[in-house]
Amino acid sequence: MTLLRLEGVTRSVELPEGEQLHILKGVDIDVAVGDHVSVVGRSGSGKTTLLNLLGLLDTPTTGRIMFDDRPVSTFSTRARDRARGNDIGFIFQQFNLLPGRTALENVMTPLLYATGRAFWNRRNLAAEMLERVGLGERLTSMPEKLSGGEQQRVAIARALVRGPRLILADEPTGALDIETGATVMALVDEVAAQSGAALITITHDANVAALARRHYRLDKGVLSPVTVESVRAVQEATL
Ligand SMILES: Nc1ncnc2c1ncn2[C@@H]1O[C@H](COP(=O)(O)OP(=O)(O)OP(=O)(O)O)[C@@H](O)[C@H]1O
Repeated sequence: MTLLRLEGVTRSVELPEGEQLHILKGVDIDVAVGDHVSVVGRSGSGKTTLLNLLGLLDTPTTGRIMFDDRPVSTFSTRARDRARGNDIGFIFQQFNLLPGRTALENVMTPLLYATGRAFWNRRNLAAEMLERVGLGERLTSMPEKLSGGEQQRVAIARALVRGPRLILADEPTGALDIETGATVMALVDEVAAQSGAALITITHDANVAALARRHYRLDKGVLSPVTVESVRAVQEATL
C-alpha cells in the first residue's frame, strides 16, 4: 500500500531580486508501507527542501503530495499536524535532545501530544522503546552524559515511540564515527522493519544508503532512481 507519493512536485523560492530559484524540479516518488528508500545528493542539491515536503512541513509550489491516498493540500492544518505527529518520525544529524531532561523524559516528549492509552502509559512506552534501542540501563541519564551513538539511540527511540508509519532520517550518522554510524543505522533499519514502517534515509554516505532497498539520487533538484552500484561509484569517484 502506498503511504506517501509525490507527483510532479516542484519547489521554488523568490529571490530578493524577484527572480525565481527552482530548487526541486518535477519530483516523483512513491513510498510504500515497509519500504526503505535512500536519497543521496550533494550539498545544495535540494535534500532539506525535499525532506520538508516528505515530512509535510512544507507545501509544493506545483504538483501534488498524497498521504494515505489523499491529497495533503485538502488536509486542514489540524489534520496535517496530526498526520505529522502520529504517523511521521524524524531523526536528524544533530540529535536535538532536550538538555537537562533524562533520556526517559526525552523519549516521553512526543507522547505528551498523544491521546488515550499512549498518553497515560507514556512512561512505560518510553522505557520499552529505550530498552529496544539498548539503553534500558540508561533511562535516567542526561543526554550530555551519553556518547554520540547513545544520544542518537535516544533520538531514535523518541522518533519511534509513537509507532510512526513513516520514518525520515536526515544524515542520521553524520555526527558519528563510521563504526557507530553503521551500528545505529542497522538499528534504525531493524526497528523500522519490525514495526512495518517505511523508512526514507537522506544521506551523502553510500554505505548508509546501501542499507536501503531502493535508491534515488537528487541532482540540482532532479530526483532519479539509481542502483546502489552507481551510488557507490559516484562516492568513490569523488573521494
Ligand atoms: N528559502 C530559500 N531562499 C533562497 N535559497 C534557498 C532557500 N532554500 C533553499 N535555498 C537554496 O536552494 C538550494 C537547495 O537547498 P537545500 O537546503 O534543500 O539543499 P541540501 O541538499 O539540503 O544542502 P545541504 O546538504 O548543504 O544541507 C541551495 O542552493 C540553497 O541555498
